[in-house]
Amino acid sequence: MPATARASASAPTSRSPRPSSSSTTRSKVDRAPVLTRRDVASVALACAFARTIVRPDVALALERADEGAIRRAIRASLEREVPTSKCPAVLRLVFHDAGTHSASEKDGGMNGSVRYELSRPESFGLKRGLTPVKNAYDGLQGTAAEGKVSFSDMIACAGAYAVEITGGPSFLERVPIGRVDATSADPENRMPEQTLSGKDMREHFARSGIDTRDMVALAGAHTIGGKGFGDMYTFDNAYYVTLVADPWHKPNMTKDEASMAEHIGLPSDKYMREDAESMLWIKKYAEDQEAFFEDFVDAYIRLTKLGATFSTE
Ligand code: HEM
Repeated sequence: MPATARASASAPTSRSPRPSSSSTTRSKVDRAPVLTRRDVASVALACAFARTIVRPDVALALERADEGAIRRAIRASLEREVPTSKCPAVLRLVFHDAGTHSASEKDGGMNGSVRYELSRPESFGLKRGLTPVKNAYDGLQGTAAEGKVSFSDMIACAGAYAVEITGGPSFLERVPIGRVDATSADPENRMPEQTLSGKDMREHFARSGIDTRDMVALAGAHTIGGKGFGDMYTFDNAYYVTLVADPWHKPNMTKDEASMAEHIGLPSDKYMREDAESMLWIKKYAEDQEAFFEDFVDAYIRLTKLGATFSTE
């Protein structure tokens, strides 16, 4: 469905069809019977013995067995290296890696280049998120995932893990892997200024290939971190509930209340609520946390594919 159609005024009540399995449930990979290496070896041996030509099946079985082991190694390493206290910074890192994508220039995006962009002004505080991801990546050595997972894969997986352990949807096993890493920084000045108006922000995201619905769902990531949208380490829909409540314009506020409200959110969060098209989605997610979780997962997966080249392509 074209982006404009998805973002139309009636969109919040008419959701686009989703795959039959809920995005908050475990992936196919998890539910499928896990084949051990021995299973795969037996099949391969039997086929070779019978001189039967079944190589695609064997390859598929091998792939599945490998993927299960790779996914388990990723999760185990993230469990060791990413504490709840680092989750906001880890999730923010995903946006900074993917957000450099330009649909028209066909460059930038989710390629691990954020490692080479730490000295940029918009990258303040990102090292805090990068360190646990790097440790988790290094922790793959000696496991089934060694050499099979790129740094950008690990950033994408770490962000999903951060969402999961702060109480958000569980979808780590649905994050695609196989991205090819960049070896240098992406072009500069691609990240949005926090002073952009709601309309300018929509246009900015559209240039990266992200429509309004995805943009609003992704901005809900600000529910974690220190910007005053509910609990710092709880991934819920408090971001939207706060935007709808509009604490910045309450009548008869005392000076103290007004100055406290000033500390909630970034200018861009406040401007987003003033944009009618964004507000449709903000209201929907404020009323329906499950809808937010579903849309966040879909938008997140799209975000982590922006500009990415996969090694199987
Ligand atoms: C809409 C445009 C966005 C702008 C202008 C923006 C800007 C910022 C800025 C300036 C901060 C630092 C706030 C501070 O510590 O004072 C921040 C924090 C954060 N951003 Fe965004 N962001 C945007 C969208 C996103 C998206 C799409 C994601 C992820 C999907 C994201 C994830 C986060 C997270 C998790 C934090 C908290 C980090 C922490 O507390 O360490 N942001 N954002």
